[in-house]
Amino acid sequence: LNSVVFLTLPVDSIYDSRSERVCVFGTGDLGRSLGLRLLQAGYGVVFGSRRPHSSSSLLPHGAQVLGHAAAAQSAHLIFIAVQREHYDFLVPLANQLKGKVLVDLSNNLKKNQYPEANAEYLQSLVPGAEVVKGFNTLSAWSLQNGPSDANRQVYICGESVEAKQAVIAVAIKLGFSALDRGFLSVARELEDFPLQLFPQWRLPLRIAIGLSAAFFFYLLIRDIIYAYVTQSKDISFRIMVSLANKVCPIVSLIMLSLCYLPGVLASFLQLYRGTKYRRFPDWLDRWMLCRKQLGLLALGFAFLHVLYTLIIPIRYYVWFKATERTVSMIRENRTTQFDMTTAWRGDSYLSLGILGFGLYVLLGITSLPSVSNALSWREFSFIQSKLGHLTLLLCTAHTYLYGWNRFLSSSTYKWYTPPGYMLCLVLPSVVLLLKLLLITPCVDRTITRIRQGWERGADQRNPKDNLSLRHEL
Ligand SMILES: NC(=O)C1=CN([C@@H]2O[C@H](COP(=O)(O)OP(=O)(O)OC[C@H]3O[C@@H](n4cnc5c(N)ncnc54)[C@H](OP(=O)(O)O)[C@@H]3O)[C@@H](O)[C@H]2O)C=CC1
Ligand SMILES: [Cu+2]
Repeated sequence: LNSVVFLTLPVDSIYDSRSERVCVFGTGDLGRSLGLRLLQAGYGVVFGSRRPHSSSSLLPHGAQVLGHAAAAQSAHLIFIAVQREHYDFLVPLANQLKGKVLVDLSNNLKKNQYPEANAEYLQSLVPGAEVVKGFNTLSAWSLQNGPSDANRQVYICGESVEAKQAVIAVAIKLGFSALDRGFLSVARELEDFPLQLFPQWRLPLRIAIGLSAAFFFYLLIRDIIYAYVTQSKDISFRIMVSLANKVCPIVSLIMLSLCYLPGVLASFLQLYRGTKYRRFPDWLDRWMLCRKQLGLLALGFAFLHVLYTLIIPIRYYVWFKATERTVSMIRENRTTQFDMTTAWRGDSYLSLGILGFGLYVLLGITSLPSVSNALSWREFSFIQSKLGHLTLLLCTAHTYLYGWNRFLSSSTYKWYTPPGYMLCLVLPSVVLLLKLLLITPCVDRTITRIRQGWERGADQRNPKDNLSLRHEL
């Protein structure tokens, strides 16, 4: 009933009590969701539609629907929730849109679909209006979910500061935090944003898949095919758990080293150059930027390793072997002695693994934005750098001890698994050695001196200074 009354009243008398009126062009998915959210935030909403009289059944209760021209006149701020292909309907409205703020919400289906950004195109169609790009990274779905949804950041850009301020005010009232990204030339970047698929995860994922595949095939040939060819022994069932439980820790350890290697390399580079005011090479930059993802993937593999290890006692193969040994010992009337050294060795390597994994999880948790935001920079770098290298040390020691144990305890254990196992130890050892070098007193002094240089605010020390610095290193 209310909406009928609304529609029969003149526009101005309806929203007297409302703080502000906002117009939305387009009554599609996004237009409707945005309209609903605006109404909930206390705005008066006027939809502009091609068919104002036939589209009202799905529209949020309390909104008004008019033709485009009439709707444009009723508000200063107009959200354009219409696909870019149809923007030409705005050209005849140029007069009504003069001086208005037009918010371009559009996205494209692929990158570089059009020669210019949608927002720039809109501006060229309606030169008299102030175009602001924004809100396009939200989805109709998240808008309907209300302010409890996690995605609360919106990006905007545009030429006019006042226009942007008006849009930011609306964004804040809707419960978003708005980030002004600059002029309209940034629009293209904002339009590409929703098209990106985990951009920072791409390289780490490729590394993880590549390493897993390489080690899987290596171990497949060495452990299973080799045994089959030389001893005609079929142990192919080992693929499922034993092999996976070798691939996971190896990949995890290598990825954790790859996560800490660029930081160490960067430190050496800065020390060598004697300044931090020079750009890193591109490859190092890219590598540094995906450290978090490398670390999280490493954590994932470590987690799988833990699960695979925990299920060992319930495996049929293990149960069968143990029973077989017991039965044969009874038959032969044999007993064995408890070997204290073996017990110590086994427990030590397991314990190192558990401690390493515990710290690993801590690193993972503190990399979550909500947790890291609660930490000071010093706390964050203490955990991620100091405890991170400690994690690497514990996990490397765990792997060393494991290999040593196997080597000592098994007469059938051939020196053929170690190449893979050595490979996974080389990299962490190198990283740890370099890190050790970095925290030795001499290098530490140099770092302190460079830092003091930075703190003095200038890095225009004369070249001689740099030389002596290098000498000291
Ligand atoms: N859906 C989403 O989650 C998101 C969408 N966007 C962007 O928002 C825009 C709209 O998306 P969405 O709501 O999903 O699309 P819909 O197809 O659901 O709605 C588009 C609306 O545009 C209007 N329209 C269609 N053709 C014309 C035309 N020739 N002339 C004038 N108006 C027309 C129609 O409204 P009427 O019939 O009332 O005139 C229609 O309802 C797109 O540019 C999209 O990229 C951005 C972020 C998220
Ligand atoms: Cu392990």
